Amino acid sequence: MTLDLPSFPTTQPESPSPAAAVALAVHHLRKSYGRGKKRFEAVRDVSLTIQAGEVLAFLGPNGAGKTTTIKMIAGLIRPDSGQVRIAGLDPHRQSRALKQVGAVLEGNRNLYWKLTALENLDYFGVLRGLPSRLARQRGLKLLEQFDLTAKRQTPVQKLSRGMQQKLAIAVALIHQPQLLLLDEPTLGLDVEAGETVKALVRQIAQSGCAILLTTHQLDVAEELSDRVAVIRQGEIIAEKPTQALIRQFSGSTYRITFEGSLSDLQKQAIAALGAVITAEQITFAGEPAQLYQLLDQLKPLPLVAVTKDQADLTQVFLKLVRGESTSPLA
Ligand SMILES: Nc1ncnc2c1ncn2[C@@H]1O[C@H](COP(=O)(O)OP(=O)(O)OP(=O)(O)O)[C@@H](O)[C@H]1O
Repeated sequence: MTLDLPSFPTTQPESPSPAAAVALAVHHLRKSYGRGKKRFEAVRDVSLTIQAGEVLAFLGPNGAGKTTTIKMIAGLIRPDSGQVRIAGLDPHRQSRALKQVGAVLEGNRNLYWKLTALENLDYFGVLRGLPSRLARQRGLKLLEQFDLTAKRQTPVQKLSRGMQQKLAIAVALIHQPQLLLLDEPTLGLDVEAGETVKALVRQIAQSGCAILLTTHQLDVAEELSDRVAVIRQGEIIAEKPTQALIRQFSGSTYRITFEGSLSDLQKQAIAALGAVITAEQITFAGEPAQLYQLLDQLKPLPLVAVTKDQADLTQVFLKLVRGESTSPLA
């Protein structure tokens, strides 16, 4: 399925500049709950930016401050200090800023369960300030793009969970926001529905919308995000392009798997390069240039695989939140 979403405007209403494509800019946000001895600093110093068309995975353990940050971005709670700018506008002072935000938070609770799919789109379109004809037009288009046309007259409570999730995202896009806040978009979905929702998220980003993705499903975050920001105890402890962060935590050990047996001469030559030989596998942590010498020594035995130790986002995340350094994986 290709998603022909309208392209999202990427200009910044108040400051056309090199930062024109910045959909979200958050500077030094702080928020405490409670007073006196019960005062608790949930968000200590959070700065983030998301460009148009970019997916930022905002990750952190339970209680790290993600929801508090997102609520400040969405204008739902006021920061103690710091700034939020959505397409250049302050959601706490300029209500127009909120027209640039779509949100699917806490599952699919942004839907009315007794209304049909189309009625939900109509209702939220009008609520977002669209004339009813335009809301209907966009609603029908979104249903088509999200493969829900056949279910347009079905009440939400009779849709499958995957369909409800797709509809929740469609509803959040009815007013064509520049920023989409997505919380756990694939949680509880079966493999196929999860793949469909992931494909939709990618297409929404490709159409120019910036996406702030929060999830504890780190494989989904790894697949979908361009960049990752990790929050721990209210502070951002890492913010980097996803693949660069994974590379930073990856090792430099190669594993070479082959078929057959090595001659004594081959074993000697390979051991001389500093490699460790076990049955049908060689582990090599030397210079990449020497890897080719080693592969030469293996001729003519068939190679099965040459792999480099590679971290995944789950390993990176665990190292970061446990406060371990950026050293390669053991
Ligand atoms: N209304 C509130 N009053 C007091 N403390 C709060 C309130 N909301 C959140 N907190 C506290 O602030 C901290 C951050 O909570 P927050 O919900 O932002 O974390 P989170 O990263 O979204 O966690 P999770 O992944 O579990 O949803 C937690 O210690 C939480 O108990």
